[in-house]
Amino acid sequence: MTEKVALIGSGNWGSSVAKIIGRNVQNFDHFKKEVKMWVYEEQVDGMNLTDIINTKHENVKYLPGIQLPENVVACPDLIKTCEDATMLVFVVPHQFVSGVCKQLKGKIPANCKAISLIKGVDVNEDGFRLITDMIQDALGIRSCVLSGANIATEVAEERFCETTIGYRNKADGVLFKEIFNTPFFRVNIVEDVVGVELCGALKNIIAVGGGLVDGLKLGDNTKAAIIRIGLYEMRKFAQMFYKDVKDETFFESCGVADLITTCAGGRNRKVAEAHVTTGKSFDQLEKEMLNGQKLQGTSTAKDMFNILSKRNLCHEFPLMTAIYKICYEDLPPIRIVEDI
Ligand SMILES: NC(=O)c1ccc[n+]([C@@H]2O[C@H](COP(=O)([O-])OP(=O)(O)OC[C@H]3O[C@@H](n4cnc5c(N)ncnc54)[C@H](O)[C@@H]3O)[C@@H](O)[C@H]2O)c1
Ligand SMILES: O=P(O)(O)OC[C@H](O)CO
Repeated sequence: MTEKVALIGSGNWGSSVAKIIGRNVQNFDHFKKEVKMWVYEEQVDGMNLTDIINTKHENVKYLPGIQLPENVVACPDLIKTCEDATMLVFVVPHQFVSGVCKQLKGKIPANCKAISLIKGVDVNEDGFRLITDMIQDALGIRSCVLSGANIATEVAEERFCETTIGYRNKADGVLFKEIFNTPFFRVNIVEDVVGVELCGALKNIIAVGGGLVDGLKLGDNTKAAIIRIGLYEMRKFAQMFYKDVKDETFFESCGVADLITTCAGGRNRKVAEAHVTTGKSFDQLEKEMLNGQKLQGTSTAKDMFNILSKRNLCHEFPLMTAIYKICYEDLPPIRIVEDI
């Protein structure tokens, strides 16, 4: 069967993977060569971002300086982007997935499969839901997940790294690997969607912690302690809520490797460091420093705190709790090391 890939999202990571997918589909006969990419339309220097992408083949706002393959076609209409696709790649910040799914309901082919590249969870009154579950529930299609130590710009510059695909149905995992795997972006597939997805969501909270200790200039040993305790709390949280999450998943790229990279070079780290050194709020710094890109770590810290506090579990997760309180309750940043 011929597969057709559509990308839902075109930010920093969405544009970076567009480059890989656009090239990889040309290497196999069973993929259609055109890859549509949904762009949340905006004006850049008085022009539609979609028009700029389709003429310059560059996302000048979210991934400047990187050429995209010409078979990647930017489209401002979500339904038109997805209506004839058989493989959907979700790569929008997590706060927008619900709106996207509502628009797509009943508008996509029944034989579609999905993969989520999103690092976050969906929170509701009862608790939280994985983004892959949300996609499956909303659209009635199976969803894999991809997550790893993958700072978008480094991947776009083709510097070697690894990533992890979590699958429930192995054939889906193998098929999605074909559109992502390259010599510089090495994909490993594992049968643990929940573990891979929770690693990606929870590491964003710990990344904020990494930035706070950088802002406090506490040094490398302290950063390593935050990473170790963070990994411990991530595994504890995942296995407390989902007993089948595998220990091995935390040794994949999505686990310890992503935690290291995100605490060294990610946006959450950078903004959290600036919060300590400038005293400005996270919201203000997101606007000033990220040029439209979105922070995921602070909102995920809040979501997790709500879940833990409702269950009287905060004392079991002192690092995540301290990070939440520093972000939202004016707890002095130094408490990150005093409270753990
Ligand atoms: N950037 C990275 O290095 C990286 C790497 C791995 C995973 N991720 C994950 O990928 C996901 C997407 O992040 P990103 O870096 O591609 O995005 P981004 O933060 O660079 O960009 C924000 C995107 O959101 C879009 N947007 C703004 N308002 C919107 C709305 N109302 N509805 C829909 N879209 C809207 C913008 O047009 C833009 O494309 C996140 O979950 C992130 O954690 C990012
Ligand atoms: O820039 P961040 O903090 O959103 O992290 C980017 C990636 O998730 C790192 O793997």
